[in-house]
Amino acid sequence: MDATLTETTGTAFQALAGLRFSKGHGTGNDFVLVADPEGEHTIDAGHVAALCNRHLGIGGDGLIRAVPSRFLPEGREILAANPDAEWFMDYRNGDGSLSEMCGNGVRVFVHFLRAEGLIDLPVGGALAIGTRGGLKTVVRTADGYAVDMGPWEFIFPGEATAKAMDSLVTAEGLEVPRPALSVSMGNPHTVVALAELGELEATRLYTAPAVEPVPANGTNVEFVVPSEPLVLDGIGSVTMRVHERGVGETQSCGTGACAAAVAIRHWAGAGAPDAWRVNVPGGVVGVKFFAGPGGHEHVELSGPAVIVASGTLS
Ligand SMILES: N[C@@H](CCC[C@H](N)C(=O)O)C(=O)O
Repeated sequence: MDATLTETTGTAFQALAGLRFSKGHGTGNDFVLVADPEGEHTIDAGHVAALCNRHLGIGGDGLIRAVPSRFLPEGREILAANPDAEWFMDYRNGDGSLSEMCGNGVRVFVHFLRAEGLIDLPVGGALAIGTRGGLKTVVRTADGYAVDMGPWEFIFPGEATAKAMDSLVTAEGLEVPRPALSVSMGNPHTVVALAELGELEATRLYTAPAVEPVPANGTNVEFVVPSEPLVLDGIGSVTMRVHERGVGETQSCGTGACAAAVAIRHWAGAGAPDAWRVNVPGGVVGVKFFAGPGGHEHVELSGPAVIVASGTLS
């Protein structure tokens, strides 16, 4: 173990001693969660990396601070147009970097607010929350949460429409670079088409795949294999593994699942369904496309959220 890392992690834990936290996950995508109702905790990138370290810290793919929107400039901007968005999901990747959005995280965030007694949300109820990717509305369902993730976009629209592929991705375990399509869900994704599950298993994700051209702020990379049959009872199905920006391979990625469904539906062409089941190592999430406000197509992500433990940093 790197002695400097051990030391900096120790220093971070000292700085945060006494802070209450929970640990939760959505289909195995796991997070350290901290409630900050008075907006008084400074949890910087180094603190996040220490808390999310799987050997020296609590361990997690990312950290979520639940803070009233009024305490953050990004939150105040959202509040100005949406006074209902009382809570803000302050999300960071496990390496401490910021991301615009986290689809699994947003479900776990709302579940955490309920578990902490900070909100009351009956089944069928909707909650508006602020994120760096804008306002999101989360509905509590019978078995989890469904989130309006907003509109999707191609990152390289000209290429995507003309050729259906806009990038090449190289990863360990795959002999040749593979064609891919880059999709924004607020955060960037590059979806790589593989032919069969054997290829998905052979792909090594200990190191980041190389993407060419890489989107401006880096990208999360999803490797997908269409199910056979692709569509059953009107629902499309795909299996996915993901290498996340700022994290590494994770058990699931909600925004990645949405991007995967966008890409697969685009490749499948006319007649492809609007409802998809995305199988990830940590479980299954649902993705649906629907007509949103202003003529933009929106994406809904649904799935479970679990809190596994709570404690106090010593
Ligand atoms: N796991 C998340 C995505 C988290 C952010 C991502 N690593 C990025 O940097 O954009 C999800 O469930 O969407």
